Amino acid sequence: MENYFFINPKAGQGKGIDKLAANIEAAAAALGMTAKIYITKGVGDGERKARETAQSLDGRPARFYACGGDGTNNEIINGTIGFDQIAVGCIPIGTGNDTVRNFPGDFLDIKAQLLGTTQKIDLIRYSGVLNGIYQERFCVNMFNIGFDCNVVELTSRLKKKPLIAGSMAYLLAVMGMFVQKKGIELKLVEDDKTLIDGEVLLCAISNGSYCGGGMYTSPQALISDGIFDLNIIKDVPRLTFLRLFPKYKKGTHLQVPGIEDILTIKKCRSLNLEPKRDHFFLCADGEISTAEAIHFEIVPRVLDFIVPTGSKMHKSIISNLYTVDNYI
Ligand SMILES: Nc1ncnc2c1ncn2[C@@H]1O[C@H](COP(=O)(O)OP(=O)(O)OP(=O)(O)O)[C@@H](O)[C@H]1O
Repeated sequence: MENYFFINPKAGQGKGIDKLAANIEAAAAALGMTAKIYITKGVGDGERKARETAQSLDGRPARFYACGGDGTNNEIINGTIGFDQIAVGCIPIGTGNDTVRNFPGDFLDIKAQLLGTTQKIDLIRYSGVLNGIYQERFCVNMFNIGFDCNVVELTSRLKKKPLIAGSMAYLLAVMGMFVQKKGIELKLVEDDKTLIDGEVLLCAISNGSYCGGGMYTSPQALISDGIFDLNIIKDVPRLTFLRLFPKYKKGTHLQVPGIEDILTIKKCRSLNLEPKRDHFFLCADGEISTAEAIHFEIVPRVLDFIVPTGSKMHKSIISNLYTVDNYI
């Protein structure tokens, strides 16, 4: 079995990249395995190289490891779609690393990764005009739309300004968006049924449970249940937002009495999202695009995801915590 490691040198501010390459080589040598390392050159290069490498394998099985955060993992998954003999793993050296939080285990242990088993997981296929071009892509963890996506978008603009570092940019963006309380006006349609038509604070379409670097916002989601979970938070007063935000972050919001007046949750297999304005910001696995009308569809158990030895799915107990009353 061939093992390929695609390292994003900019993930997680680029710390420890040299050490990672050396660790990969040492772990593979100790296990008598081969490991090929590729350092990505820019946005989209990991996806391009993964596709090119997959084609060159001519059907031979291989393991592709995305070494980076959620964005790199998303690129390697999109690059290998349709190559069923390739399993994808993630060495989480990014900032948020939310996808691997859906599994227990030490994803930084390279030996455990090389010896790991694979587990079938779902992906969400989404299609529509993204950044001005019609595209069909796949998301593994979560889509964020509205407030939290606007925070990520403003953070990336602020980070480009002199003297504003990453965490300061994030804080300023949260404060700026909180003052504006900027959500989104949208229409969500499942089959022929309109679920939402109007202003909401945020909308998340979740395959996994975590976003924003460990915020446990969709505890009801399971990455291999053949379904995705919708969270829609209404345009709430600022005080309510402040009161509930820490609970939303910790994943304890579903137990708050009266939460159904603010939060709508629903399990779906497909969904259409139409913005009220000409386009909106869509955050898919932490990466932002401008989007027009988008169709989302679950593709059950389509990806062989590598879990390090010692890892098991751990979410079945948690999925019993939500109350059915909260559902549309
Ligand atoms: N050589 C490179 N130079 C600049 N950007 C790169 C390079 N290689 C990959 N990228 C891009 O870096 C972006 C961020 O990567 P990634 O999301 O993996 O890290 P992160 O932002 O630190 O982590 P997370 O998304 O988990 O918070 C991705 O859009 C990816 O395409």
